[in-house]
Order: sequence, then C-alpha cells, then structure tokens
Amino acid sequence: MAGAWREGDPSGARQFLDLGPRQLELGGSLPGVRVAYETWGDPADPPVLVEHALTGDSHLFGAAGPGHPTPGWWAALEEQVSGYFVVCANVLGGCQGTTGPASAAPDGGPWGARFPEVTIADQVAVEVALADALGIDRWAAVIGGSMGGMRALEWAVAHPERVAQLFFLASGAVATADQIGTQTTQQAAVTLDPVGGLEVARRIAHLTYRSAFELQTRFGNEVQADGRFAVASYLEHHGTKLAGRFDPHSYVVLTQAMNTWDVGRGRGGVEAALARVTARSLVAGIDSDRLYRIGEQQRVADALGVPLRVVESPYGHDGFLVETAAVGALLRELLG
Ligand SMILES: CC(=O)SCCNC(=O)CCNC(=O)[C@H](O)C(C)(C)COP(=O)(O)OP(=O)(O)OC[C@H]1O[C@@H](n2cnc3c(N)ncnc32)[C@H](O)[C@@H]1OP(=O)(O)O
Ligand SMILES: N[C@@H](CCO)C(=O)O
Repeated sequence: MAGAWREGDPSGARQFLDLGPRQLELGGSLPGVRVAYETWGDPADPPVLVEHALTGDSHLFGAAGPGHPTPGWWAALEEQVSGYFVVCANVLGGCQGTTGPASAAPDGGPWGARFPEVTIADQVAVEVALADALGIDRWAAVIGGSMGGMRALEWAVAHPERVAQLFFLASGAVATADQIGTQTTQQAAVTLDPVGGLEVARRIAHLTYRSAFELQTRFGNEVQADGRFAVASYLEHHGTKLAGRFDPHSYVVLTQAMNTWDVGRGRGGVEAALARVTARSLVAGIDSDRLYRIGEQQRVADALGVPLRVVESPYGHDGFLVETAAVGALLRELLG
C-alpha cells in the first residue's frame, strides 16, 4: 500500500491508498484506484469525514502538504472540528491525487475522455474502502456541501450504521433539470475545446453559484477601463483560474456524476431511500441559492424529520463556502 497512513500524523499532508479493481455502478470498471487523502488531529478522537465539492480536494485546512496551497478551502472551519480526527479525500474522478481522467490508463497514456462514467455511489464506495483501511467503522459525522453533500447523503443512506451524524448543506437528493441543463451545457463547451471550454464552463457555472442580487450590487452595468463589463471580467477571472488548476476531463466526469445523482435510484425513490437514514441530521440551505434551491433541502429535511436551517446570504450557492460564521455555527451545533 503506497503512502500508508502514518498514525498520529497531524500535518494534513497528502497520503495515498491503493485499491484493487473496481466495478462501477453504470457498468464500467477501473483496473485500480488510488485515493489521495489527508487527515488532521488525533486518530484516537472521534472520526469526521468532510466531503469536498466539485473543484475542491483533500486539502481542507491548515498545514500544507507537498503540492498544496495553504490554507485549504474550509480553513475557517478548522476550529469547529477541533477534538475530532478529520479525514478528507479527493473524490474518484477528481484531479488532485485520486484516480481520475488525468491518471494513467492501462496503455500508459492518460485516461482523458476514455475515463469510465462514475456515480456518487461509486465515489462513496471508494471512501468506504478508505474508511475500512483506516480502521474507521463509524463516522462521528459526515459533512458535505454541494457535491460533497451528495456524498454525505449517500453515506448516510447506503451505510446508516456507519454514520452517527450528518451535515447536509446546499445540496439535493436528486439532480434537477436546471442543474442537468447547466452542467450538460458546460460539458458541451469542454468537449468542443478542453481548455478554452473549461474557462467558459466555469463562467457559466460561476453565474449559477452567485445570486443576481449580489452581481447587480457588485457590478451593475459597470464598464471597466479596459472596455470589458466588470461582471464579464469577474467571470473570466474565475474561468481562467479554474482552467489553470483543474483537468477538463475531470470536470466532465464530476459534473456527469452530479447529473446522474439520484439517492433514490434502485431504492424505491428518494423518500424511501431517505427513510433508511438513522444519523442525527442537520440540513441547511442558503436562501439565495439559485442552483440548489431551498426546496431541495426542505425535501430532505422533511424526509429526515428535522427542521430546515436557512442561512441568509446574498452570495447564492457559494454561500456554503463564504458564510463561514453561519455555517460554522450550525456545524458546532451539530457536533456539540
Ligand atoms: C470546496 C470546494 O469545493 S471548491 C474549493 C474552493 N473553491 C474555489 O476555489 C472555487 C473558486 N472560487 C470561488 O468559487 C470563490 O472565489 C469562493 C467561493 C472560494 C470565494 O468567493 P469570494 O470570497 O466571494 O470571492 P469572489 O467570488 O468575490 O472572487 C474574488 C476574486 O475575483 C476577482 N475579481 C473581483 N472583481 C473582478 C473583476 N471585475 N475583474 C476580474 N477579477 C475580479 C478578485 O480579484 C478575486 O481574485 P482572486 O480570487 O484571484 O484573489
Ligand atoms: N465553488 C464550488 C462550487 C460548486 O459547489 C466549487 O468550485 O466546487
């Protein structure tokens, strides 16, 4: 096993677990999977799994490992999980160390567009193998927002006995037409031109991540000195940044996993699936989220029999990353 878990390593440095061949939910297979993950805290403390969103990775917070920027993407919430042993893994199909389209295929070249289709359930199955390898039978909590919320929910449904608490944020139980519509349009841009298309895809996506109110307040119809609309310049900036740090084929694979997301598939529908959850759950949404609308979290909260918690924010879907004080308070409430 490459890069075996170093017991007591508090550094957050990236580690690796190699798994054997995997059969995938939609019929494909992979000859082997490498999982990149990081841990923080004392392995003797209760374990918590944090699930990153679409373009996140295992570098959740603090203490940069080789090749990682610092701080991580949820650095502001490190305090909320002190006293826990925190695990965060790069997702199957990603491009930050876990097997994905940029990894080598059996012929030695990158998988690229040949990478098989993976689902949220496939991604969680890989995380189950990671938990087994780490000797973690039951998570004190599984936490996730957006695509990370899908994996958190899949954990709680597929393995209720292994999830004591669930934090489900700014996500849904099944992909909506709106989400599939924007994501397939983004995929089409990437398929036409991987690098330029990824920039365009991120611009389209970023629009859905923010609210019309916020964009209007920040940019209105302002034209910059360089002649560009300020809002266009802003979106271009986010597009360029993502194209500089993310693999285009991975973007397609991960957005496709979100397109096919349906926690009720093969389980008699969404409500029947959610009835399996035994975790103490906190379900929250962002009031201005136009992509994962509050009704989607309401449906999950209703099925789980818990009140929906609403974060008031002008930032839309990205509120799950930006509103660290409000989200941190909810997290603390759940974890105690
Ligand atoms: C968990 C995860 O899943 S993903 C990992 C974290 N996510 C990412 O890194 C994705 C990319 N980033 C984002 O989505 C967002 O930046 C967030 C959510 C992380 C943070 O959002 P905010 O703090 O509100 O930042 P905001 O969206 O305003 O962007 C600020 C950037 O826009 C730039 N910007 C602002 N106005 C303009 C403009 N008119 N023209 C060009 N650039 C502009 C700023 O200079 C700044 O650049 P920098 O990020 O390179 O420093
Ligand atoms: N900013 C988030 C948006 C998707 O939830 C990301 O890049 O992953």
